Amino acid sequence: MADHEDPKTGKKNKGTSKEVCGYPLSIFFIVVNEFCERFSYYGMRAVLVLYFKYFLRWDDDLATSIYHTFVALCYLTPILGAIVADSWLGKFKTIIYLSIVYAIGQVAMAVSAIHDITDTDRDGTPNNMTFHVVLSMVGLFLIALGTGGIKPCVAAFGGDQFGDHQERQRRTFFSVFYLCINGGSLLSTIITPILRAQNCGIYSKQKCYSLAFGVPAALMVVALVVFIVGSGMYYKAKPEGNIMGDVCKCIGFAISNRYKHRSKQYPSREHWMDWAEDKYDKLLIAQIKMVLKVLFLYIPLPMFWTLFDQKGSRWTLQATTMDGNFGAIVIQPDQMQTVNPILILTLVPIMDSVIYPLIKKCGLNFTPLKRMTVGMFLAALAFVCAAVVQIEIDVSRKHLTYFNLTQFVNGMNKPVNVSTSEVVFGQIEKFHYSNYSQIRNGRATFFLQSGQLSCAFSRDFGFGSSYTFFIPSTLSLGSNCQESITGAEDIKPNSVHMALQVPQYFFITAGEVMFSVTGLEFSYSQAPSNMKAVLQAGWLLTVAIGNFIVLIVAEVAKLPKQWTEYVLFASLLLCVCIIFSIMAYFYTYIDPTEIEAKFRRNVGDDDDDKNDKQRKLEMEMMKRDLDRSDDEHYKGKQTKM
Ligand SMILES: CC(C)C[C@H](N)C(=O)N1CCC[C@H]1C(=O)O
Repeated sequence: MADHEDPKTGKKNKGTSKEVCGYPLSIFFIVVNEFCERFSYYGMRAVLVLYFKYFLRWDDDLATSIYHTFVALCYLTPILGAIVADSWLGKFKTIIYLSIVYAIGQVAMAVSAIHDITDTDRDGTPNNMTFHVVLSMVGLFLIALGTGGIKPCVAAFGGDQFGDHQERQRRTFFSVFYLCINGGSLLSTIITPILRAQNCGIYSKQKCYSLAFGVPAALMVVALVVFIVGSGMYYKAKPEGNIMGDVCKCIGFAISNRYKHRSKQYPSREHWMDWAEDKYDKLLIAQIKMVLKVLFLYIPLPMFWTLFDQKGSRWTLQATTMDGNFGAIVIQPDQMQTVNPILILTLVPIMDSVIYPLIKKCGLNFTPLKRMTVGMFLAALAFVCAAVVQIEIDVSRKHLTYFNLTQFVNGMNKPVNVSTSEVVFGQIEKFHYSNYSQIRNGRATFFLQSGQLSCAFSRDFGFGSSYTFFIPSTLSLGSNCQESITGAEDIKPNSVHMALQVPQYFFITAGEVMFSVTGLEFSYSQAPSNMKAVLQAGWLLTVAIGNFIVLIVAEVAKLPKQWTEYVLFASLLLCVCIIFSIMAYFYTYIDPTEIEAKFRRNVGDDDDDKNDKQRKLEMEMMKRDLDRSDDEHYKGKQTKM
């Protein structure tokens, strides 16, 4: 689709011919692609640790380390995808090629989980585990390359579809984009565990990991097909050569030139990058300045993700010491995490259509960097809530367990076998007791069998409780076990309800909406045209670094009480939030298109034989435009925080 360029400003009005309600039609294919891709990614991730543990038979430590390494890799590879897209293939082709790599990876995972392939003795377990391990590792590597590689490109490619007259629509696009991420992830984290729980196989039936990986693989193929279908409608910005190579060389030259001219006899320059002017194009220098300014601002941001990522670890562990009985349904600790995408789906529209307009009506200029600061503050508040809940848990009980432990004492003069549908207590000799075994939360039915005697009884188990059941000596054929068997409560069930975690989930998600959705759009709007994907990758890098910080802090800061760790994290983020607000105060918003257009026009004027003095004057003005700006943000001009 042709884009129309304003000859005066150089601004592009892309895709103006096919619009629906002011939005380019191509956007539809991009958001559907994102929905399917996130379904694929989060669905596969939801069952990955269980696959390692129960299929590949790895221990907990190995399973956890490989899982986290994989997640970190998924947020490190965006930089590769972005470089390929911005410098070489362009975003469209990069998305296509890497999506194919991604889909192959997902298929490899699905195949690696078919136990029948190597189950030569047909006993239900694979006989050549090396085959399954190697194939799944290759699969995970391809997935990390694919998902990470396309992520910055899809977001930036979506942003590219809007003309400069569609800034409001572009902001809405980033919100819808985020909704799709969370809609896809929510659906898949509900569906794939159900698929995994099915039994499947050719020779013997096993838990169906191949189906749990196969459906995400199919969704990735759908994502690719949808993206290709939209092909004719996209605006495809052309890559401008090895831009990252040029950027590195230009920065290197600026540093070495500055060093060579360190003596006082040389007049200083306004910005250290200006030392590259002796050799490099002024437009490139201006673009590098834009990128560096934003990247500098990103330095404190990983701390937000450090707190955010603890939903899956610390907060889930906290939930294991709580009562998940919600009456009609019993929530498992790890299911509490789905509260995050559910809240995203409700909060994003509320923020966009109610809160932000209301703030604007009150005359407040709630700029992107202010939103991100408030988002960080809310995340810190979420951890204060987590600390309060933890204190409540600590005072309510001395023993903190997720599992219910149960033991039997056999008072009969003969051995008895006890089991549930999931746990076998085994044979308990006369006047002996069994070991404690773990029983699921909720209602459990026990089957007793001793010679001719066979009966069953059921009991409800609260989260974290422990019981000893007495089998009376009088138990005989025809006895009613439900009435005859008595139980003593060794440990009371968890009394602090999981619903108390909702406030902390609410604050972290409200923080995420303000921080992450805004950050995504900010990274796009402040990036020079030829480095949009690179800045998206820079943004995603903050997520990866945040993940690493969790691992480091958890190892280093071994605090005796969990609530003190929550307070420590809240305080750290609060400090970072203050630092960020100061940095943001000094940040001046720019309109990259306008700045680039000025430099480009200047090159054109060169050809018209403009006199040197006049040109120098204009260049000075442009340089000042970059470094000091005063107009309003989002009106194509520049503003402070
Ligand atoms: C953890 C949730 C399922 C997803 C989360 N709310 C989210 O949207 N993201 C977490 C990291 C960035 C972003 C994503 O792109 O997945």
